[in-house]
Amino acid sequence: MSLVRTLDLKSYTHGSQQERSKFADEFGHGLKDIGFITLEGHGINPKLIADTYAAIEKLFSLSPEIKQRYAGESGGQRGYTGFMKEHAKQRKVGDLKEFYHVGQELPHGHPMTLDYPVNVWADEVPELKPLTLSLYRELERVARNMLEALAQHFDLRQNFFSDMINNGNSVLRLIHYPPLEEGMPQDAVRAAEHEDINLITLLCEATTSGLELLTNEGEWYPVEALKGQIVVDAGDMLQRITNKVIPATTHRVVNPKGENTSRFSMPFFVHPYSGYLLETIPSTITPDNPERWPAITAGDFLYERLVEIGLIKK
Ligand SMILES: O=C(O)CCC(=O)C(=O)O
Ligand SMILES: [Fe+2]
Repeated sequence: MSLVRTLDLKSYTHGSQQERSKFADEFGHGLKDIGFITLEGHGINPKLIADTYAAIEKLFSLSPEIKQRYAGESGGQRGYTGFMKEHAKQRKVGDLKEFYHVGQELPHGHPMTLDYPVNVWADEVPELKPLTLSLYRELERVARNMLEALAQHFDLRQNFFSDMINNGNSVLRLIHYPPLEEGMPQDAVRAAEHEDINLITLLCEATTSGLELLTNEGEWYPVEALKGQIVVDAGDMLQRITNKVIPATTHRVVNPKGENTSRFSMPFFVHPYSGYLLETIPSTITPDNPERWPAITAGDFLYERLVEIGLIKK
């Protein structure tokens, strides 16, 4: 049996009271015990996912000069970030990946537009905008359901977590890991061991395997998603507000062992809005687990972490 539980979102969205609480507990325990769950029944159209993968393959096959034109000026928060630019926080060597970020699009004139960098779109791939924005909305919907289930697990009001992501700073990251080539630094890897910065991350099934999680016993364990499944894990912001009752999941992407091909993946990093104050949930503070971190806004926390991983230069 796999360590990673598979849950069916329909049992939460359409289930009986009992099925809903079972889902909420399995999700909470999946994150606490292992750090990842895989999700079925999320209702995202498989064609939308397949078409988005086709569009990102086209995007990354553009020449380096053209791609560089779409590097946003926001510390990698929007548009293109080149090969080996990002590194895990304890490392100097960059990851063997290039990526493209799509962020929140608010209605014209919305007061929070000033909080977020604007999206960057590549003229050569016009389908990228409608596809990624639709997928963004769909993943936001699924994230909202998952956060509602998590609130149930913690006995909090239903919208406790999901209200944080109203007009939130979530980011859809489109990643290309090229095939390995001679001359790449010996110790470089596709994605070195790290934790995500945000609340939770949803990953539509990647095009090849390679994702691994670190177990409590300190062993690396492969996370395989079947077609149509979404992988969900916990990030630093959730760890922070739950006083580490839900630890951030340590994970990595290893270099190909068999066929040396490109790998594409699409993590959706679920973030609160920038002004949200990340405060410890009172019920997670106990004599055995005293409060670990002071309050900080989501925007300030994100900025600190983007400096640590090399995307913003201080
Ligand atoms: O490509 C993947 O499967 C995971 C990527 C990842 O962990 C990240 O970009 O934070
Ligand atoms: Fe990650």
